[in-house]
Amino acid sequence: TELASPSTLEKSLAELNEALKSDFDLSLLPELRALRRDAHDIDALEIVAQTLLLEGQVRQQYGDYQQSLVLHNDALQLAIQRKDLALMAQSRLAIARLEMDLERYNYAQRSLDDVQQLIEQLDNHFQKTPYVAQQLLLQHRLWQGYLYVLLGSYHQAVATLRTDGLVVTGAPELRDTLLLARAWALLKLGRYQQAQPILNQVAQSNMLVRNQRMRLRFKLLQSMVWLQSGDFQQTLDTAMPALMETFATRFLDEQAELQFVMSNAYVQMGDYQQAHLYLKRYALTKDALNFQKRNNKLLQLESQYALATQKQQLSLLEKDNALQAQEIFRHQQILENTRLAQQRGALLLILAVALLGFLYWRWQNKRYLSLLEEEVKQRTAELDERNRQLQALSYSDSLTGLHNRHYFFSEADKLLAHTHGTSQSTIFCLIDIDHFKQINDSYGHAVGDQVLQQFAQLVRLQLREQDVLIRWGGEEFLLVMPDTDVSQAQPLIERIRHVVMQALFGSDAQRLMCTCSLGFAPYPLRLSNGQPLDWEQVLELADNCLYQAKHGGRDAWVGLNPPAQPLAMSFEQLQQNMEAFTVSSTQLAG
Ligand SMILES: Nc1nc2c(ncn2[C@@H]2O[C@H](COP(=O)(O)OP(=O)(O)OP(=O)(O)O)[C@@H](O)[C@H]2O)c(=O)[nH]1
Repeated sequence: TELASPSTLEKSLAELNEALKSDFDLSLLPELRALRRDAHDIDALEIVAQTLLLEGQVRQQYGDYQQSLVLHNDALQLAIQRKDLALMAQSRLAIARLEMDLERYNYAQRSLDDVQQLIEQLDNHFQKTPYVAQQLLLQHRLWQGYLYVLLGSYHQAVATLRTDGLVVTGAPELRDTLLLARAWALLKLGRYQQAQPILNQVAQSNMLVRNQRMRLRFKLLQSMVWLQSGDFQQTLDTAMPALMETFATRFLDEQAELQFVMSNAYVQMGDYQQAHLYLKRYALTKDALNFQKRNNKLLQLESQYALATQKQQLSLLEKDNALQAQEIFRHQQILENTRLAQQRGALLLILAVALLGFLYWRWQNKRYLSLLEEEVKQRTAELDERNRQLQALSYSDSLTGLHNRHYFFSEADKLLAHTHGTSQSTIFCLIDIDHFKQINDSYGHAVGDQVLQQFAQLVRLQLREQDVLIRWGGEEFLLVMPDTDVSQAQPLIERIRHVVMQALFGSDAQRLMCTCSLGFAPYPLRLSNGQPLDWEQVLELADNCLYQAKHGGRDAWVGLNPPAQPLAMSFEQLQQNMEAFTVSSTQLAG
């Protein structure tokens, strides 16, 4: 199907509007709906809204208030959506009229107040749409005045229902409706003389031919004028055909009013029977009307209830949407948080791995270090042991197994330490094998070695535990006897000399004998200057003694036996006068 153009739609809307002004004919509804569909198709929302309002008006005329309210509300929503002030005012006006029919005057007033405000806002746009604004103003006056009449404020109604200052030529139906309402208000005040010229003015208009309701209202008002002016026959003559016309129509209001007017006329004429009859009919019509309105009120309430529920559902949906949006947002946040947590976790993991790596590296290092240390310790211990062994080796004589000269030099201080501060002395005794050269020369060097070994072994057997025998060099030995004075030393030394002299050396194949000479001196030894001699000097004195023993014929011992008091002489003087202080084996033997 072809789409209609806005201009053709506008045209058909105007035609329909015109037709409806004459008569609110239900047969026009299909056309209205078709127009609305076409307007929808080309998005002509203004026209859509207008068709809604028109259909609402038709339905209102036929008492379908419920549907009418829905349609008017739809038009209002469209107007709000489009921010179309004029359309909003129009919708509100339609709703106000509906509320008046339903006798909900408070609501009607509120709607009219809204319209008033909308028109004030529209004021700024008057230049643009003066006609629309004028029409709205006119309608507002009309329905505000109408409401005053309904509320019984007839003076206010008269003051409101004016056309002055407004251009009304383009809207004859509005003007006539307003004039009829004004006449009605005047008649309510009993001012039929003022009402009559207005009715005369309306009678000129062709609206009365076209619009049945207006025609009926006009006749009703005219009969009221007659009634008030006292022309009762004229009243009946005007009202009766009008009443006939109302039967089988929807205009119960006018019907009831006409019946009431006629009843009054009959009263005035004294025909109480007729008066009673019409009053009864009036009451019945009113009842029917009330019943109809009550029904509609119920329906309206229901529709309002339905609207409210719909709104509630909408707001619930909106809330639901908001909740859903919140939920989505929350989900996004959770996702975001999870992502951050994952990143953090990964970072922590990397750090942990790095830390573990570092710790492992350090642990390995430490382990390696401690292994090294252990190894070093072990090596050091080994070295110490080796050193000890080397030292031991260097301190011992390989031939005899005795300590050697080095040992004495390094250990002398230790060996002599305990003599300090005690009265006990240490004896230094040098032992030399006699004519050892001859042994070497006669029996060979190997036998000489053997003799040296056997000699050392033999002398050691004569010693006490504390005595130390040292191979001093060649065939010479040093015997150190701690805690021993000269008198205690003499028998020991003598025994050594004696044992050696009697012993057999060499091997079974080659037996030989030898002797030895010994010289000794005690340590410490004080001279007159009080200063004790050091051990090297004492050893020298012992050597001097040995020399004497050799010189005296060998196989003998000579010992220095100093007096208890320090000797009043120097070391050199002592060396030269040794004989004066010595004891010897020859002396004892002699
Ligand atoms: N077989 C051997 N001979 C040694 C050793 N050490 C030194 N001698 C020898 O010992 C001899 C010492 O001789 P001398 O110093 O003249 O003294 P002696 O022959 O014992 O005579 P007097 O000491 O005066 O009684 C030298 O011939 C050295 O060669 C050694 O370890 N083994």
